[in-house]
Amino acid sequence: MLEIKGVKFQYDKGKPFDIPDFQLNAGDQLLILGKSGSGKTTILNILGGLLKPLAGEVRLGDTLINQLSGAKLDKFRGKHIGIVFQKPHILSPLTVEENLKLANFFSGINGDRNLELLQELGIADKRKAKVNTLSEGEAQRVSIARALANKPDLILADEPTASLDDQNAEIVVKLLQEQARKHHAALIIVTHDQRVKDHVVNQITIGGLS
Ligand SMILES: Nc1ncnc2c1ncn2[C@@H]1O[C@H](COP(=O)(O)OP(=O)(O)OP(=O)(O)O)[C@@H](O)[C@H]1O
Repeated sequence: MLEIKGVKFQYDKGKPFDIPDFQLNAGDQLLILGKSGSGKTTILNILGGLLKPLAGEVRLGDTLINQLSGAKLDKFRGKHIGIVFQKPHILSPLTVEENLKLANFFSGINGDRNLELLQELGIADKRKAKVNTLSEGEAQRVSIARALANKPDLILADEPTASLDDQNAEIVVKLLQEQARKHHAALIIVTHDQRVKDHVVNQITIGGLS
């Protein structure tokens, strides 16, 4: 379902990155570990089509993501890929509900799943609250809900536990896993957080040991 082959990347004047080849099926989970600066966010952005590799293939289903661009890429991403960013990309003056509706709007998918999702993530009672009134953990859940609102085939999470205490870190990882399992999505978590290591069996480490 997701296949990465021969992917190479380099920022202007930066050192080149070789991304290891791997394949994931629907429902599979992968942890990409690496210390700070090893290229975890870079990989995630390549997988999500936010950065174009210099060479190689990023295939999701029958689509070569690295060959899409512009509106086609945006539409494909909106429909098939949910990204939980390191810093929540949610609009804080809007309510929780409005943030989800915005995600629905941009990908042209109706919001029939929004309430259920908020209930599953334990923040349904906050749906009318403005995001800037939420705690960090709650805001993180909104950003997970937003990433999942469009029933993605692939969920990408960048350091989803970085700012959370042990208890909430475990809750967030389990929520991501539960959601991925329930909706047969592939899940990739990139992190340097050693606490996540015990939760995902399938792991690769980039840039040497973390
Ligand atoms: N836009 C950019 N232009 C040039 N170099 C960049 C850019 N973004 C990242 N880099 C460099 O690429 C390398 C990898 O960065 P990246 O953010 O992917 O690492 P990371 O493993 O996610 O780090 P962290 O765990 O600290 O978030 C770093 O050396 C970084 O300085």
